[in-house]
Amino acid sequence: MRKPETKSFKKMGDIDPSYIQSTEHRPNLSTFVQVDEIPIIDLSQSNQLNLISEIGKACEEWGFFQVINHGVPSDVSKKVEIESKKFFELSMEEKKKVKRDAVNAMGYHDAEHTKNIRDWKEVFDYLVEDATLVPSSHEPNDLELRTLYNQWPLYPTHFRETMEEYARELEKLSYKLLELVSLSLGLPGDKFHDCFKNQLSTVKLNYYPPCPFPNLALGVGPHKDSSALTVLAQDEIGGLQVKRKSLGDWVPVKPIPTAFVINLGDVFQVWSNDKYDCAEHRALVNSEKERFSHPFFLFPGHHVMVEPAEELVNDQDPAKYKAYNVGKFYANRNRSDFGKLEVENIQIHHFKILD
Ligand SMILES: O=C(O)CCC(=O)C(=O)O
Ligand SMILES: [Fe+2]
Repeated sequence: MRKPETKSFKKMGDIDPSYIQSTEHRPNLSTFVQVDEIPIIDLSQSNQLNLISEIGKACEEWGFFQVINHGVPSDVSKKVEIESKKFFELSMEEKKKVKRDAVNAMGYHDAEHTKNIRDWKEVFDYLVEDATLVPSSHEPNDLELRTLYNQWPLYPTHFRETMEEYARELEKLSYKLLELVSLSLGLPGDKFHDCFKNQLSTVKLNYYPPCPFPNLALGVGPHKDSSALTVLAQDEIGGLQVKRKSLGDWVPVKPIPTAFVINLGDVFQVWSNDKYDCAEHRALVNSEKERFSHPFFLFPGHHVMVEPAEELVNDQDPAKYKAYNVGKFYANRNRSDFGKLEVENIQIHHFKILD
């Protein structure tokens, strides 16, 4: 059980080796550098052309930005913070009643791995559309599908309705962003709408307990999201960092009350034929304070083949990726969440067409 383990590590001054990042991935906590901040974009501005151009610039330069005046009611976000905290405060026995496993990837989990290193966190995942079809296995020739279902805990009492309301609100916001990002690429706003029938979108509630070894472990190791885009609410503690494309340094994403952090995922990187990049990011842990974040991952349906948009491909700029199937990508990723694999887990660069 995770909680008691964490406490005893503290006493022993020892850490479970599965959490330890390789030297190159350990955060440098001793230097503080004043760095640029990722762009903050006001979604309520009336000048649509300006809005699209701000979004395009942020996507090109960072693949990350924050949005304010986004239309999600603040009481919805507040309720999520409260209910999520109440859930993670439950006893381990209670939380494990809705435990995820290798078959059902929805529910509670305390041993998620990123790139084969264990993350210092507990999570609760749920589908935006309950009962969603996914491939039965990662095997390319296995065409069988199965249905994923949500698992809801009995407590806290208002957990389910709160999380369902959050998902509906963030779904609306992510469709708005999907449209704006498409327009910023010179594509029709509704270019990708049909890809989201039977969407595989999920919400993840992240809880990062205080960690006595913030120099060795990470809340989430460096990774790129495999979504089309991600909309994330974070509390005031801070810890999220994005790797800047041009300089390769880690830039903190400053917590702004009521703002959402937006980042592009692998799917948009491929759709845009590398015009936009899916930025690598990670979350540090804090030795004194717990931290919460609540990302919404906008995913196409399992049947969708992702490939560069035909409008962005021509003789001078040929397709940089082979088409890949969303469901199979998801099934592969899911395998690596449950422990170390002997091989590198699936990454978008595996579909890159080499020059
Ligand atoms: O907690 C955070 O700020 C980042 C979480 C994240 O990157 C993820 O869950 O994919
Ligand atoms: Fe992420």
